[in-house]
Amino acid sequence: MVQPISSLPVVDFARFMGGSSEDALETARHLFTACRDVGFAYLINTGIPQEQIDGMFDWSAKLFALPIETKLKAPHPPEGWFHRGYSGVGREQVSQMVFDPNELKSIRDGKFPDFKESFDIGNEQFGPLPNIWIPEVAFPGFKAYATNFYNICRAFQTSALFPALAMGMDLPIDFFLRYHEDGNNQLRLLHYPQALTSVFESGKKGRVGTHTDFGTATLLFQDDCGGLEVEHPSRPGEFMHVPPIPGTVLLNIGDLLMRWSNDTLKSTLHRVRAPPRRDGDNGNSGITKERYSIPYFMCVDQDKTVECLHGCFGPDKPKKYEPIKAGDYVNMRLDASY
Ligand SMILES: O=C(O)CCC(=O)C(=O)O
Ligand SMILES: [Fe+2]
Repeated sequence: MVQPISSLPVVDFARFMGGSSEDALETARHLFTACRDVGFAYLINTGIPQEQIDGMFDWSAKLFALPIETKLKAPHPPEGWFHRGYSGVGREQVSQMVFDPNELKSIRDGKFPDFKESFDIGNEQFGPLPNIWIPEVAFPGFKAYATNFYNICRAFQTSALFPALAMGMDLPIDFFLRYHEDGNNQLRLLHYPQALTSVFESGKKGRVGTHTDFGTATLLFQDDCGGLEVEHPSRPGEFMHVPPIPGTVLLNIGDLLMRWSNDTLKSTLHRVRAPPRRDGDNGNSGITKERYSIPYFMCVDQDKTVECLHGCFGPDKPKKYEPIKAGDYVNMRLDASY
């Protein structure tokens, strides 16, 4: 069942970055409660310039409109953990917590893959996982724009988002920064081609199947199509439409941070399907328009070990998880989705 509208919290970063110290603390606490109670929030006044977001969507549209031969000049490697370059429609099937190879194979054989194409970009400065670009002559200007946009997202992460989260949890302000020094994050351009609405209803085709994200947290930019659905915080199995709201960026918590926080912060199930019908739309057109979205996945440095955060355990809340090296955890999840 899907509810008509979302009631996600809205966190205003103007009050964190430009307000008094009381404003900053109040915003930080609000961010923390949103991450604890819902695991998803709309962020406003992030300082990420709207023109840059619009520009990245324009580049994304140009990229996916290129001939397939050009897109395949930057092919995503076969290894699931090597998240760089172009993946064509049907390449990836997001699965939820399934690691057994036989079980994965049966999911892949039995179900239609996600109906989308994507292009993954990492930190240009992160040596171990180099970017895979379409040659400059074939797509001039893209690399420079995307690299700059990546850096803009990272600047918000390090100068505002992570300090606010740390403050909201009574951790040292630079706490999360110390675990994200490599900047081994991933910017993903996504394109969901138009599709018959009936295929969503019959469940034959998904845009992105129900899943949680693996890492620390994700920023998500969406175009005006709609279709994102998030599990209701207190009614498991019920999903809410999370419509795009101009001027906002979505934030959601990932599995590693949920584990790190002893399940205090919530990594919430979400998926992408056909957008809700608009008033006056009787559904006769039968076609769901194409959609573009841009998630930016933030990940802990591969070699750092995370163990239960201070403040997230105590006599009535024992530690549930062993410490784990971030690289081991995330690679296990990525290998399961290709
Ligand atoms: O396209 C979207 O809005 C969501 C994508 C998503 O959840 C993901 O890539 O993890
Ligand atoms: Fe996701």
